[in-house]
Amino acid sequence: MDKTFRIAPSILSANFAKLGQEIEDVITSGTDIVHFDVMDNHYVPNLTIGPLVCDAIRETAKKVGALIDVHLMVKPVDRIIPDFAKAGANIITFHPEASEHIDRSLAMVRDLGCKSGLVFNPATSLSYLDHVMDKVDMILLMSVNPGFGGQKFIPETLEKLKLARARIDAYYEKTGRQIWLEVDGGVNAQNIAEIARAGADTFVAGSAIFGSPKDTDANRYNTVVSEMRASLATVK
Ligand SMILES: O=C(CO)[C@@H](O)[C@H](O)COP(=O)(O)O
Repeated sequence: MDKTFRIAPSILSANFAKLGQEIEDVITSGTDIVHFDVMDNHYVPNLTIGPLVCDAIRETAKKVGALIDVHLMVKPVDRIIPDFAKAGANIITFHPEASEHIDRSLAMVRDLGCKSGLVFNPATSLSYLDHVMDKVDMILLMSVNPGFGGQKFIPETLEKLKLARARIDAYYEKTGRQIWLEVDGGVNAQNIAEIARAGADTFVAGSAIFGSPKDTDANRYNTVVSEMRASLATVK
């Protein structure tokens, strides 16, 4: 099984006045995926960005070789999925509570040519996976309650990650198909290794990366991303 670790900066904490440059800088500093948080002020108490912004960054993401990972915190979810597929999303994840028909929403994402994923809030049961593993490419565990960047990592997530990892490994044994396990919320250079040991392979980090102090390096994200990579290297 592939043990690659991927870092996915959440652009929620980026400087939106220069988003293209921020994405170039953060990806070329050694990260992999643009994590794109969509909040609707209904499913979560905050309002962020939509398909227009996704479309605006797609060329930049392509240029630096990054996937766009759209995390929909939107209810209902089906109406907006095609718009993000058209706008260049590579991965689309949504919360099971935000879909009337989870199986149908997952199939819709795949039919539109994207990788599909389910997102679990801290108190949401992994049992939503029971009958849809074949339709999921990524499982995202929230390690904060969704809605805002800059919150503290909820430590109970570590046990939940182990449970999700066990499901993914058992599924891999059976089918040979790999499912990514992403974690999101309060991830930083200090806790990333412990989170990896619990089973995550893909790490969303917003404030820890974009809020990192400016250093003398031309690319201000090199230092924090190198710290994260060095911590992850201790896990392998
Ligand atoms: O989806 C969310 C919050 O709902 C996250 O993607 C946060 O934006 C991550 O930010 P940090 O906790 O890393 O600052």
